[in-house]
Amino acid sequence: MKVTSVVVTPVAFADPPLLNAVGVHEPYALRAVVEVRTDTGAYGLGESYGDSAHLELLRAVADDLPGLDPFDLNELSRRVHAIVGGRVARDAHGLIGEGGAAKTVASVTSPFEVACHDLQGKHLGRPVSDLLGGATRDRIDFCGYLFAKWAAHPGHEPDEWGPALDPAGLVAQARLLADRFGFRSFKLKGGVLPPDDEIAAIHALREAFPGHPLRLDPNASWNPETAARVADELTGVLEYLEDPVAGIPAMADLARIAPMPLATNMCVVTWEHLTEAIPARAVGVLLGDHHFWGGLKATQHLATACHHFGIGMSMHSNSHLGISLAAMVHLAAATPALTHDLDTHWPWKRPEDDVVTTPWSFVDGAITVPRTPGLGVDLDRDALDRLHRQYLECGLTRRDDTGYLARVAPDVWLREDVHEPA
Ligand SMILES: O=C([O-])[C@@H](O)[C@@H](O)[C@H](O)[C@@H](O)C(=O)[O-]
Ligand SMILES: [Mg+2]
Repeated sequence: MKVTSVVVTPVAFADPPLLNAVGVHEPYALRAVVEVRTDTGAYGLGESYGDSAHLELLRAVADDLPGLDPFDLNELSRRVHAIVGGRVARDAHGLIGEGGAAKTVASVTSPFEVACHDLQGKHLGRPVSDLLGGATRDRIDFCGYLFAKWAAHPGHEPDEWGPALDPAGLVAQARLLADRFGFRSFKLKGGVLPPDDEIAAIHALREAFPGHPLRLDPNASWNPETAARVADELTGVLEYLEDPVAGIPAMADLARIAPMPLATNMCVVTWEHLTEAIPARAVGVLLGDHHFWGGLKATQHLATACHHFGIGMSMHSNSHLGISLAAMVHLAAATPALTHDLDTHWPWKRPEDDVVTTPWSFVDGAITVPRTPGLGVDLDRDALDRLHRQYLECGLTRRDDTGYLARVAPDVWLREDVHEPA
């Protein structure tokens, strides 16, 4: 089997006005769909970020892949390094930590590595989880992802979720997510409302959902004093506190006094960071993410390292479609070292906005691991065309939550005065 061509298609899908520590989601989220075709008539799928700087690198690699044997992942890596090595494609939001050269190579490698695994699985008639060492679970548990949000994007109709700008609104949102998807744990995206409101929201969630693990993630937007106070006030309530402060030294200082483990998908995003974080004991739980750790195998290696160094492992998520979800599910199935429910932005996407033919469904907050060959998803070419047209028409070329907030609601002060835009 040899690669004959690779198509990279940017897509856009509707995204609600979800607030985070740096701004607010724009009306559309961007992704890139990677399709690797072979001389056997098969295709393999991968999914990645849709920002223009990243797309440019994906396309440069795509042009160089014809002739590749999809089983030869070392050769894939060599080709990606030859083209991307030393280059840096930074994202504008900074919510997934520093974007240096190593992370750029890993992020560009990922969708092609996933697509090669999809092809290998189809070729052998085995699910991707088998190629990764075998499924150790047949259901993958996800956590419900809660966001402070406006009722609508300015100038748009209100969405079905309603506003959530206080603890009661966030509990109502958690109820909706629990009713529709059955999630049994929740993560609150913090760093948006005043810290006392987020503490109150976590207490309100604890009361409304006794026994459900809870996490809070302000994306490194608090100073050490605020972070220490929040940690103290949430003693015994959180399973972990995610990225309360910026940087490994500050995380290590807080970890020494915090009553719960600290988690990250920001201060440890490359191997170099991990070698610094381990001796500093800065992190109790790492959120892996195959999209920026270099693909499925690299993320398994990360999980193994975490296991040996006594660090728990969960998975991070950005807005994504069904190919990414399939990859996460196979990876999680074949990674016994995972210790916590996975993050997913899935609920915030409209069900009809996807590029896979069979919609995924959550039962009791979990997805059943497919046993069909490859990733177990097929490309819906009409949907791909529709979401690609939407990409062309929406005018967005990179994610910019901060710029959007400044444009549509210049009087909103995150962590101080968060209200519906006028
Ligand atoms: O999409 C968001 O607003 C999230 O804040 C996301 O970008 C983060 O990367 C992520 O969910 C996280 O856990 O930090
Ligand atoms: Mg996070």
